[in-house]
Amino acid sequence: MDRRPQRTAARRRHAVHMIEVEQLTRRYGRHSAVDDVTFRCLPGTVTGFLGPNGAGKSTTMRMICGLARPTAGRATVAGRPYRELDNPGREVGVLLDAAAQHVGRTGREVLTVAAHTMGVGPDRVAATLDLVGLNAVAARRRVRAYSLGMRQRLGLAHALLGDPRVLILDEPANGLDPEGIFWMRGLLRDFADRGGTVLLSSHLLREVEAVADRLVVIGGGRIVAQGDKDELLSAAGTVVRARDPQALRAALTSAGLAVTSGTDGGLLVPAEAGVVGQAAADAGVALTELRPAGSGGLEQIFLTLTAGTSVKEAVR
Ligand SMILES: Nc1ncnc2c1ncn2[C@@H]1O[C@H](COP(=O)(O)OP(=O)(O)OP(=O)(O)O)[C@@H](O)[C@H]1O
Repeated sequence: MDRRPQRTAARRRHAVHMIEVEQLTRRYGRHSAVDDVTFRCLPGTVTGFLGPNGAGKSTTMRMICGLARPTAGRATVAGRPYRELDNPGREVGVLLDAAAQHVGRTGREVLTVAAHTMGVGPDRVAATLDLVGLNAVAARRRVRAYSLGMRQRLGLAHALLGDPRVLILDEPANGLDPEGIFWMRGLLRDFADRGGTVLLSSHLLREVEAVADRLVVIGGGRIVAQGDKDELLSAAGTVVRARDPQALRAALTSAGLAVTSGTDGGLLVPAEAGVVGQAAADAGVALTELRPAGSGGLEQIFLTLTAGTSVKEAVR
């Protein structure tokens, strides 16, 4: 079934439940963890937030949720800074660090305390436990005894407890098994299809590719690409291969093209196939493969766009 008209209508109805990030910057000493980052997450969409280790994803999410102060810029949820929301848990569900839960309480106690704070009835506790697949036995156990996957489920239950219209989730699939990941994908897709707004960071590129409508890609604290997932996938440059990869690399570099190594020995070039093929032909290099990087999925886009940024992080 084509759900697009349904999604478009939902977007219009809930236009106020946006996440807006404007020129957000956070410096630690002289290092910019987040540097002039601007994006929007709209109702009815899942936005995948991607970047290599140390790119600035968590810092950005912490600033959106009022847990870190921006050096410059601002972030709002439903039109207001997070800290100014009257009852934040009813507006936005947040899962930033599943390991940071109160380990001495049972799962049910964690949610009961939170429900009380948010002013939602105990029936929501049972409903969200059920929704995230924590059964009665699990709910009676102390969080200390939970696996990481169970903590993620509890964290997600906590985020959903106040029946918010916005979800901000940092690596929610961490620790989930393949079935759990599949389940979460359905849950997030359904949340967005009912008009909700989701911002989701993940290292699991295939997972993001499967669930996201839009992507924000960050590297070294700066946005390197953002937009509609399908558009980004179709405009992600070219994968090229030759029997003599060194000659190919030299030909492309001398033609002024940026070249990075793909996972499977091919070269990734952020340019159209025609331009890449011409550069190789001009240098007399015979190609064995030339194709749009988009057909290699998000993984190749990610490597092309963030090339070099994780190296910067590693040697800093
Ligand atoms: N409290 C802090 N003090 C100093 N530097 C920090 C602090 N918090 C984060 N940073 C730095 O900011 C940069 C961005 O970190 P952040 O955790 O936001 O990245 P990330 O994209 O979430 O990475 P990962 O995928 O590894 O979780 C890193 O270089 C990190 O070392």
